Parts: sequence; structure tokens; C-alpha cells
Amino acid sequence: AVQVYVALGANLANPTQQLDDAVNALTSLAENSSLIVSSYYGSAPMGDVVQPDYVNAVAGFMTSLSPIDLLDALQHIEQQQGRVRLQHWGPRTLDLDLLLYGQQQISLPRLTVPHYGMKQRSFVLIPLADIAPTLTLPCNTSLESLISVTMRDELQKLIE
Ligand SMILES: CC1(C)Nc2nc(N)[nH]c(=O)c2N=C1O
Repeated sequence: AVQVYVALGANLANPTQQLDDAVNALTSLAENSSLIVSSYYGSAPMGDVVQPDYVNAVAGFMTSLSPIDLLDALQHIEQQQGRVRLQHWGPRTLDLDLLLYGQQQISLPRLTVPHYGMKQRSFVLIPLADIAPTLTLPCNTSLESLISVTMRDELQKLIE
């Protein structure tokens, strides 16, 4: 089995509930109750797009699925939750992005791991540090070296 990390994001139709439902679905996907989830964070949309604020989190778990089978399982959960994405970078009910698959580097037409934008995204790095503070990325960069004080200021930890 491999340790994987998945980013959760939602900004339509009650985002906190969307993440709760996704966490329930990921719990059954994870092997031997291995699921661990960060706090939920609110943040303004990154990417200069005008849309509602996001709620983000990161989940970690063990899986024996192949990267593509895991991707299919994540996309199935998105569809189950009525995934509506009208335009690229548009608002969405639920995003599940595979961030890391063990220490593997994967470049397939459907899948790039580590996730291409994760090193610049406070809404990924901060929740990831909640659950894996000592993580080192496949390119040997430590997670803590990627996190700046300004990144923390960009996020509001949502009180459960
Ligand atoms: C539109 C874009 C880039 N911006 C985001 N911005 C935030 N804060 N959170 C996201 O999950 C997110 N996802 C995206 O895809």
C-alpha cells in the first residue's frame, strides 16, 4: 500500500457539507481506516477569478489502487456529488485533486503527480502541513520550506 494525499475544495452549494460528504466517501476508499483529514480552511479564490470563497482541506490515506484507478475513484466521488464545472477554473461543487502518490513522480495524459500547482497554493500547503508536517516532496523539497507566514494569513481556519 502507498501513502497518498488528496486536496479537497468546494465553493458551491454549501461547501462545508460538500467536504463532509467527500470525507465520508474517502473514509471507505482508504485502507484499514487509515484516513486522516486536516482542518477546514476558508479562502478567497486564487487565480483572479470572480467566484465564491472556497473551503479547502487535505486528506491522507493508504491505498493499493494504481494511480489511475485512484484517479477514477476520486472522479467518481466528484460526480456522485453532482460535480458541475462549466468552465476551467470555474466554481465547482467539489474538487478532489491527487497531490502525492507515495514518493512517485507521475506524468500521464490524465494525471500529473505531484499536483502541478501545489507548491504555490496556500490552500493546499497549510492543510497538508496539518496532517504531514515533516513531509518531504519527491523533489526533496521539505513541506515546511514551502510555507510562508503570508500563506497562513491567506487562510481562515473554519471552526468546526
Ligand atoms: C480556481 C482555483 C485555481 N482557485 C482556488 N482558490 C482557492 N482558494 N481554493 C481552491 O480550491 C481553488 N481551486 C481552483 O481551481
